[in-house]
Amino acid sequence: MYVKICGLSEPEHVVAAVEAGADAIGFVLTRSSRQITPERAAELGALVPEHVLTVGVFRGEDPATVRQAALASGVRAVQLHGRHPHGDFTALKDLGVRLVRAVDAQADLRCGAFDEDLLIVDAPQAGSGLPWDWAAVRGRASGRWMLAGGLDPANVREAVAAADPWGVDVSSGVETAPGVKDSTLIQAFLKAVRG
Ligand SMILES: O=C(O)c1ccccc1NCC(=O)[C@H](O)[C@H](O)COP(=O)(O)O
Repeated sequence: MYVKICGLSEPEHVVAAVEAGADAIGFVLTRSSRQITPERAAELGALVPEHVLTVGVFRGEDPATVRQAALASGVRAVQLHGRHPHGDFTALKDLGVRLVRAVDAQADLRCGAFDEDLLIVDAPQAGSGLPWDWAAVRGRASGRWMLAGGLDPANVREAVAAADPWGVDVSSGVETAPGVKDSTLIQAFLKAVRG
């Protein structure tokens, strides 16, 4: 099970996520209480080994803005959150990073349909920590897709059983307060997923 921990902003939590076995780490580079600068993301990314994917998270920015921030931060993937048109992914294809499409369950749920490498199926409100009807997506999404939205160490096994995803993505569920990550919760999430 592929695991992405999103919305990191402090070195200790980046190190905790890597040591706990996360496959991908997300830096929010768009307007949010979790937003960090591309320069901060570059500093944090320097702590991440090659085999772990660093993901810059964007929502609503045009491809030129995404490109600039991706280059400044050195992330290995960009995540376009929401209903970005196919052309936004095409415009970023030559950037040399992985492309991640993050959408709600009403969108096209075939990973690769927009030339993306990874797909996230999320709650209607990104980063809200609100659980949703995970079972509703079972059998509807295909390929390398991650379930997100309201996951935490206590419910992730139930969510995986309900939706049968290829991977999982979490942010609020490993925080003690909005935007405040917790290393113990990050470890507990990875342990719950991997057993
Ligand atoms: O997390 C944010 O603040 C955010 C803001 C704007 C666009 C996307 C955002 N997060 C993207 C993620 O990949 C989150 O991990 C995902 O939405 C799950 O969040 P949560 O329900 O808090 O676990």
